[in-house]
Amino acid sequence: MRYISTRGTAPALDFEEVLLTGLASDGGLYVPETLPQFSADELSDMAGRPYSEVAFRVMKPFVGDSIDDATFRRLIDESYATFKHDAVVPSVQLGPNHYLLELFHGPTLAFKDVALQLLGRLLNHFLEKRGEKGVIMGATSGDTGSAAIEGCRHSDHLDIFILHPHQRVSEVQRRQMTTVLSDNVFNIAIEGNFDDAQAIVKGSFADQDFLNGTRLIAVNSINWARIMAQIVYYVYAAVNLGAPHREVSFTVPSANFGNLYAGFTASQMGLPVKQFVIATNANDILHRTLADNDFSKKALLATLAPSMDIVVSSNFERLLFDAYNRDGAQVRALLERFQQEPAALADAPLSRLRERFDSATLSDEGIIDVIRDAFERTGELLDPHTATGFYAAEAKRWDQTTPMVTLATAHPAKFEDAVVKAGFEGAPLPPSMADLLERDERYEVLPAELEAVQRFVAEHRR
Ligand SMILES: Cc1ncc(COP(=O)(O)O)c(C=O)c1O
Ligand SMILES: N[C@@H](CCOP(=O)(O)O)C(=O)O
Repeated sequence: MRYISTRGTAPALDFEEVLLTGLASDGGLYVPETLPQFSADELSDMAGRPYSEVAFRVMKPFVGDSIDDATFRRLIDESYATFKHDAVVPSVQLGPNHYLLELFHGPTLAFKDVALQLLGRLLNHFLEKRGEKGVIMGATSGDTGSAAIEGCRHSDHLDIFILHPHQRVSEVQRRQMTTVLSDNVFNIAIEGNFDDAQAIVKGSFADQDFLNGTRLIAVNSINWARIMAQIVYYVYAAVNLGAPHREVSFTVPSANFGNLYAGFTASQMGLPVKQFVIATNANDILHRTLADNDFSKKALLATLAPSMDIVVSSNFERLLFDAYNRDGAQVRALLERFQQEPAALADAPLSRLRERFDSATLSDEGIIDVIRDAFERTGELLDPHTATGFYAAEAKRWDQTTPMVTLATAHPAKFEDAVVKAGFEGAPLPPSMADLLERDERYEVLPAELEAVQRFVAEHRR
């Protein structure tokens, strides 16, 4: 399998190289040159299989021969043994033909664990094989950070630097990161927002001199391996609801768009998906683009669903690449325009997207109402991100006969603020985190400046 850049000019790489890098050298994101295709028989045969088996079958074509089957299976098994539910990502039924896919049973209680448990093990495997060390730089609006730390901290080959927006993540999210006091883990609170943090990380990939030749590795969903591991749960959920003999629809709380892009990729590989619904909080650029062709930046708002407080959505670039029939030059031109001024998609790519996607946005007041209403009607206490999905799924589904799967992206215990505002006492943390609020913390507050962060990384890496 070869991987090419969405901007069309960077050299093609193999899986190992793509895993161990970040942005492509032309500023684009890597995607497979051609996607593997599932036959109907292959899909049918995955129904009822354990999650790890489905994961191996779905991901094997992406890794090719870069890793032997026995080792790959072991890393997959170890990754999903850390989840607290035997089904790894169980479903519950919310209403007629409406299902909730619970992606939060991993060690840090958000969907990020699904990919980052495996990513950490894959990185360790390849760096060990090469006898190399790597520096991870990641930006988080709250969930990727702890999942990356949890997935990578046991590797002697990795130093991990995670940037979060100072005072803009929940207390539980911050503590899940800052109470990990391992020598190779460094948390940086940026005096800015998530977009600032992500821009610093991307800027560091563009200019890596500050690392004097040490490899810089991405754990955000710019890393293709994140997308690859997330494709699995779409397949797992759909085949257990009757695919390929029956179409399935998905609603996804979205921001940096890695989650939904994984689902879209699954559909491009032959999974019969009728509709994707993009759910956003008040940071609604994805919704505005799809509904009104308004691809313009607005000031980033702090909302009750802080993990989706993102304006510049990395993986939307991958979707645009497909919508523009993989024309990297057009994608580059559009994204350069977007950085400077309000932009719009051309008619044909926008129509292509509207054939498969719908979208909805939910304000903070709406999130509070939906958490309350969903609990009354279903008995499920939703986290504020999942609440945007629950709302969008009900508001925008095209038909009632196709099963709708709403992705539950985080556990409500991470977001006490929203849950309490909705009239609940809060959800208890699991026993392993019962003393989280008493643990010692360590983090550095830095200005949102590339040089200040690079200096900190250069001085502290081991
Ligand atoms: C809990 C939660 N829900 C939804 C999202 C949005 O996912 P994505 O960025 O993949 O669109 C995130 C993070 O981005 C998140 O942490
Ligand atoms: N919501 C994310 C933001 C980063 O997204 P990623 O999927 O690109 O890592 C977070 O919680 O950090």
